[in-house]
Amino acid sequence: MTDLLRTEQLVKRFGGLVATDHANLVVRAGELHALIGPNGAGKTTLIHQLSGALAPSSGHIHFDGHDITDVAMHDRVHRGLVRSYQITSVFKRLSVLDNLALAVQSRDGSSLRFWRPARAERARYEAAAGVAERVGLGAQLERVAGALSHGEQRQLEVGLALALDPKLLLLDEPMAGTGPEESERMVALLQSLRGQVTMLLVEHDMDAVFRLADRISTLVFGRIIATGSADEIRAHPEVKRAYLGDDAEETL
Ligand SMILES: Nc1ncnc2c1ncn2[C@@H]1O[C@H](COP(=O)(O)OP(=O)(O)OP(=O)(O)O)[C@@H](O)[C@H]1O
Repeated sequence: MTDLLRTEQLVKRFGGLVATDHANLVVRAGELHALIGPNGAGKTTLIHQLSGALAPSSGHIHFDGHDITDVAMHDRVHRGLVRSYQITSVFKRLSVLDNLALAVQSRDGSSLRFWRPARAERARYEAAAGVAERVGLGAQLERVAGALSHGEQRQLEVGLALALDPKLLLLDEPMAGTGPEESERMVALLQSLRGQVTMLLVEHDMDAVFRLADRISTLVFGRIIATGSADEIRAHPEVKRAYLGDDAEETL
């Protein structure tokens, strides 16, 4: 498998605090890679540097064969590096279909320019309906987004990111605030996307992480201390110590 994303000695300092400490993260093409770590380990800070929302203090980010460390956020999206949006970016008064059509438009704005407007619009709505189907909202096309359940809104967020046709989807806590049934639906959705898109998942729900991930990287105090399969991470002494303390008898 080839590396789709690679960070090289990435560092982010906030004043005296080193939030990302020479992190070397590798996401291979096609895998579902999870990033875990205790509270304050630096997961969000790392994701923000990958999406381009935060500039690293030093180090490099390579994506799809290019050094993108200095590439602007919107340019990263065009290159296929897309972060799932937070709920605030869903237009709550628009329908599921309109929300997705707007996302498709932002991707295809230029490629459909030469089509007649009516045809371009039809193509966008067809693409949007296809994305709704992929994220399990095919039966809710006309529903106003604000009337969806919390879990369905998270499915729509994943859809908004998918509509941009990503090579790598950065998923920032897609199960946060969802109940058990909704979490289960999100797990099934991410399972169904496996093989279609490479994913980097930050998630506190360890049960979901260990079921879904092909590989897991563990971040502690801004450093990647281990990368491996679920079994390798479960058995890793440093990971156990980071999560459970020195006298940990339990397993993850
Ligand atoms: N803008 C900022 N300015 C100063 N310090 C920050 C800033 N953002 C994050 N930090 C600090 O950087 C460290 C890493 O925070 P970050 O939010 O990335 O961790 P996290 O692993 O995502 O945590 P959680 O699991 O609780 O969401 C923390 O000590 C945090 O207080």
